[in-house]
Amino acid sequence: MGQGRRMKKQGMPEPLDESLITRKRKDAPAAADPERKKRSRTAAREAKEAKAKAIPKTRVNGKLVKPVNGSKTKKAAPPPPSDDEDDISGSADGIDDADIMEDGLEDINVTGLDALGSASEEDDDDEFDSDIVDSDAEIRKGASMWSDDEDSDDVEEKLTAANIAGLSRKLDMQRAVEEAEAQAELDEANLQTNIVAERPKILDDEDEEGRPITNLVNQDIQLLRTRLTDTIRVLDDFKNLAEEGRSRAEYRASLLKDICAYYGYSEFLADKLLDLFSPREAQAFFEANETPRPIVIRTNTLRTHRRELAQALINRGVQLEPVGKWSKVGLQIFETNVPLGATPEYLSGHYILQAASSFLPVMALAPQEHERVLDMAAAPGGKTTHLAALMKNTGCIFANDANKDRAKGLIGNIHRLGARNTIVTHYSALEFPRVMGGFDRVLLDAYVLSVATITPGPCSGTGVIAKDASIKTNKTEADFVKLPQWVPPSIITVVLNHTNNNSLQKQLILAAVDSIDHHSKTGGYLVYSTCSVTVEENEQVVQYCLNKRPNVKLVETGLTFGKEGFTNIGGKVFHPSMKMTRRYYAHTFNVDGFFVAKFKKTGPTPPNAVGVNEASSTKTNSASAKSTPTEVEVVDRTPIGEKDDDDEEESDFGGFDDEEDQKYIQRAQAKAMRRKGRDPKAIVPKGDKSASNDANMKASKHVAKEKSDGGIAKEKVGKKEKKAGGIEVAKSANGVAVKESKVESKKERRKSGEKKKVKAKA
Ligand SMILES: C[S@@+](CC[C@H](N)C(=O)[O-])C[C@H]1O[C@@H](n2cnc3c(N)ncnc32)[C@H](O)[C@@H]1O
Repeated sequence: MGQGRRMKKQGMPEPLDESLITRKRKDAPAAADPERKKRSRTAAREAKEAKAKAIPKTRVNGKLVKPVNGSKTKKAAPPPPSDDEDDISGSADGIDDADIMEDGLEDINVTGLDALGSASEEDDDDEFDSDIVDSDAEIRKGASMWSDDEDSDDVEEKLTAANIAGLSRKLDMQRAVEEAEAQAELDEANLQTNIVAERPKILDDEDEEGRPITNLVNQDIQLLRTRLTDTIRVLDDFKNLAEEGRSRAEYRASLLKDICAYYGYSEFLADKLLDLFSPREAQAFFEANETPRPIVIRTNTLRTHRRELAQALINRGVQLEPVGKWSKVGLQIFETNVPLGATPEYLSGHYILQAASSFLPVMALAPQEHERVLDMAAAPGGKTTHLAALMKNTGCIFANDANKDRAKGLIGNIHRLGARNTIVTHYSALEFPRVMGGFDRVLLDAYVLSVATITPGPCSGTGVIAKDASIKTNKTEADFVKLPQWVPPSIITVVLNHTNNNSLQKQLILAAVDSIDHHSKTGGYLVYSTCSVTVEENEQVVQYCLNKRPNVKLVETGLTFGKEGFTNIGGKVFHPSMKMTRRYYAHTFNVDGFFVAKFKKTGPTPPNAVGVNEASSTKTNSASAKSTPTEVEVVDRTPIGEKDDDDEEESDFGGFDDEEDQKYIQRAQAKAMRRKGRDPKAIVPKGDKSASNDANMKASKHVAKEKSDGGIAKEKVGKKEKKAGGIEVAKSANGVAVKESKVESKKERRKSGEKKKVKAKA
């Protein structure tokens, strides 16, 4: 970790080596304050050492040189604005997420040594290791850098001389830094060896005024750092290194305070994150959050090939290389002289700026061509457009987002990237599947709004602290209690009416499950992802879903790297299959913190299962749900704003026109007769040729209309779509219809009666 993280290859696990962690990027004071004589010898020694390390020297070409930036890392780039240029709406809602890269990419500061990775990458024996493309030789080979999506056409697939020259120049500099770092680490290791027999004095330390050293303030940054490192050493080897009579809890409390002071976290959040890791790994995690992840772009394969895109950008002076063998579309940017959000290639939709971690849920969902896919929280569309590319613009994607402004950005990206199989809708995802169901695959990329402030924000964002340092301090316990709640302003009242113990995020995952067609021949999958690392937003939500929906099970994500989800942490025990979920951290894979779980829907939701909108009223535990013998799915599909027959007032969707319906039905009947050759002369009644009772067509029409109205594309899905989209008629196990959904309106019943009559006549 440390400097030059942008330049590291994606997915490269970092060894959890304390010596690496100690290269703190904050400027350390050069020497210990002579006044503080009472401080521990350890602390004084550390401070001295830091001074010596501040300008590490190394031999390059036989000369003793000071590497640029030395082992001090450049100050992390200022937190980027919340939205990236992909969100072309420039929405001012303060939203940030893992998909979003910084604005102002012309300011990318990845030059020289700063931009180079540390020396440690190849040492890690993580499963991901085999994917690493890291050596000089490989880079110089040029063509072999590109993964198997590109055939080996000699000329085209070679990097330009300029790119090679640039890369090798960087590699030379990288070697210099590596040597310097290796020397510094060696020095440090020697130091550690000499003091290993000593029990560091940590808890007893007092400053000259007799204050416990735990009250060190930020100015004492190096002493703080030293003690932090010592505390971790003690916790690692408590028996041999702890002071007599001291408990682990005391050391942990001291560590927590130091982490808060050193890295600037709120105690609440630091405590929560500390719980996820061993103390040593926690430090690596906090350290990695100090540096932004590398800039990555995703090639839009609907418009170009990665090799061609790379060549075009190289010609513009961009230094880049493939993100890693795990992705066939990602390119990591080392250095650029052109604003990546304004190149002709960008404007032509050849790529999108997207964090590498955002590729993962889409890869896990693995949509197939011709499927029907729902992206429940889609803006600004990084994942939607990736889905469209994987589906080669076939089938149909419903890209939904509750935030109107962000949905505009979503539409912009869909157009720019040329996704033509996508319909944008504007609902709270909570309202699915009442809006529409029967999807082959559903992506739920979780997002949270704070109820207290009614301010939009990313989930907890604990996975993207490197992008938004404010997360370190602005999360309180209350936020986490609320966190698993997705609260678009439009349904804020619903939120407030919800009982405390039923979070909306949990409701949404149920809505996602119920939107899936378990009969899907090709799919039947849900991927749930968050840009957070907390258990509350991940395993706990997944477990809730497993409890409330016995008709789903976790399956392998198919992702080739990632840490297993927790099955047991902090007294919480989760289903053993939780191992199949995947966690991502910056310090292990150099991607933003992320979580991915993949479910397979195996059958209909039982009638006594907690429904999307009745969770608070129906108490169903998993045991009772599991014992349900029947095969009946009960999903409340009451259309939003549905009115009773007697109510003359029209709904949002304009009500129904039975006469018009008749016209469509007759047309369809006649067409069918002609098509089947039963009555080639059947007269097709005149009418709107574009009319179709296909749900997708109607939704498209609505979208188009809305667009032409200048408003956001909002899919108008009413009873007709709901019906065409497949009102699920509850069926017994043998497939005989036994009971229609309770919520089917009188009007629908009447209409279906009429249709039957027409059919009989025909
Ligand atoms: C993490 S972002 C999604 C990023 C997107 N999947 C992508 O890859 O570009 C979360 C999105 O969820 C939306 N959102 C928040 N609450 C929602 C809700 N209840 N229903 C649907 N969308 C919601 C936000 O407006 C935001 O755009």
